[in-house]
Amino acid sequence: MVPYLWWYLAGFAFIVFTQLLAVGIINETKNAIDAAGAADATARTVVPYVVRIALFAVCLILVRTGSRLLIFTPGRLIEYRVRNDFYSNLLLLQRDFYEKHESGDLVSRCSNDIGFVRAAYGFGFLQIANVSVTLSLGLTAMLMMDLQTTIFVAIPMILSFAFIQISIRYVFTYWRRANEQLGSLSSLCLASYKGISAIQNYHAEPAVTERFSESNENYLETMSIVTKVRSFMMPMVQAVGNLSIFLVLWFVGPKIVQGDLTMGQITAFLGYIGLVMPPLLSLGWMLNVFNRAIPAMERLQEIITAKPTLLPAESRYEKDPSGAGPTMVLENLHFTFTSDEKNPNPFGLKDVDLTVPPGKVIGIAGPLGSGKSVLLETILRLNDLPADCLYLNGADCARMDLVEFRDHFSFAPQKAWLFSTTLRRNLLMALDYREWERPGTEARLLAAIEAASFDLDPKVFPLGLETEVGTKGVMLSGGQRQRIALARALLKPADVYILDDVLSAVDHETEKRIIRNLKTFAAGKSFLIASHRISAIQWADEILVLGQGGVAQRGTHETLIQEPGFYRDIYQYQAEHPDE
Ligand SMILES: Nc1ncnc2c1ncn2[C@@H]1O[C@H](COP(=O)(O)OP(=O)(O)OP(=O)(O)O)[C@@H](O)[C@H]1O
Repeated sequence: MVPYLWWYLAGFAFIVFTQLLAVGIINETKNAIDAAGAADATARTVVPYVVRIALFAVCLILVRTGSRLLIFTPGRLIEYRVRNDFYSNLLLLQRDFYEKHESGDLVSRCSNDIGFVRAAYGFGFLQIANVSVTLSLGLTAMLMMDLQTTIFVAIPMILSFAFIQISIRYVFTYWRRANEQLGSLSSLCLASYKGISAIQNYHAEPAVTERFSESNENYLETMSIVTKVRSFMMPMVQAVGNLSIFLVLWFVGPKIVQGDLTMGQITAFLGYIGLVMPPLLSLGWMLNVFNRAIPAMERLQEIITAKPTLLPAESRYEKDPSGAGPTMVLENLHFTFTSDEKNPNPFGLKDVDLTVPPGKVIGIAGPLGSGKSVLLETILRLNDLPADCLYLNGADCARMDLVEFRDHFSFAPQKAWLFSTTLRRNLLMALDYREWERPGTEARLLAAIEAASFDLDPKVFPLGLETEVGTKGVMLSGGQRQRIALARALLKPADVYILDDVLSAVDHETEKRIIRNLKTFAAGKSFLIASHRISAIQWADEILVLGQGGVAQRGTHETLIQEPGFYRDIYQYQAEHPDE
């Protein structure tokens, strides 16, 4: 808020000016009425007052507009900053954070909560300034006219303020609950959107709708309580305004008869009540805005200040003087997912040893769920890699700077993820954005596509690389998606290429072609390739077969097919069923 102090101070000055003009109008009205009631009054007596009132009214429009602009603008600027901070920190956080926070909850924070914060910094501050200036000017003007009447007018206002405070505290608890419920509703919506084909395929609409209705009903119940309290609050505050008018007439009436107050003054009292009541009426709403903004800001701060769970970056990678790529060493690598009530017996891997000199190809095989992806993702620090387990040229990877560490690797995951944009933009992600427009980039994109054996046939893709792939790449086949993801991985300059079952959706001929291409396209680079298909890894220098939370077998294709075990069984099965 400090950077916007000048905006608020200027806005505050404009509000003071606005209310002075409003008080001026009331004052002129009072004087006009008293002057019109004087014995020597003529038809022209009130003209100067009316002209001044009109002038004040025009100035009021301009100054009030200025005050709103000055105070609403920092609200918008703060919203812009908070949204940027929120988003940029999200990009730094690691998988453990995303496993704890549902996407709907994050979306709700980024939309609803930021909206509440903007309202507080804009509308909220405008109302604080309005209420404080109006009350002090209005009350001073009333006091100067008559102390006793002012006290009688002020008592219901103070009572109403106390009433609003108590009600708001009650509403506050429900607002917090409502925000959380809205987050769950958004999560449910997003989950249904992502899994819409599964829902429709299994005709699960009634079950999903019931779950959604249940959550929606909880939200409705909470909001109904909020609505009831707010509905009661507003008429109560309005009643206070009417009570104040009643008290003015009750006390001022006899004073006019006694000659202590003039008709102009009674009009002025009513005018001041009219001036003070709207900000007072909005006081409840204003406090509401703050009460929503405080938990919202807490929820946003939680994300903005969340730190990635990383060890200090104190291990430095030293390049080999010969210019050769790094040697990667896994020493007793172990990793276990966090245990909690949802996952009391989490999967873990232990005792994985492996040395990958530059240019070596390592194959990883194993039954379903044996931990192939977990191993690769732990190496990539997508899981929480423990210290002293993985080294690059002797540098402890868990203690390396994460960005520097990831520069050594390129990863094509098992589930190819494409963004809803063009083929070109999906591929360019692999390169530093400063390279996107360089002259040689186009040729690099085409070479990577060719290495991944993606056929950019103009009959199928008349727009070439400008083809839009749709949400998550729905406009491509599974095999095409996989190959674009592979091309993207190959495009990234790296020392170690990690490919997680990326050839599962291609036929054997294409698989052979891609393997041939890999050998030439990334010659001298290391590869870690997990696959269900033996043909995709049999060319590897070493193959690890995972099982029972560790390495069950290891060797070359030639040695492994001699040993009884998973590898030989699956090899024989696949040799007998080449089309599966
Ligand atoms: N984020 C996670 N949290 C908890 N457990 C997980 C998580 N991801 C995977 N697992 C568990 O780890 C085990 C190994 O999964 P992984 O995906 O590595 O198997 P895989 O060998 O790659 O299997 P597949 O051949 O089917 O691809 C599974 O039992 C899975 O339930």
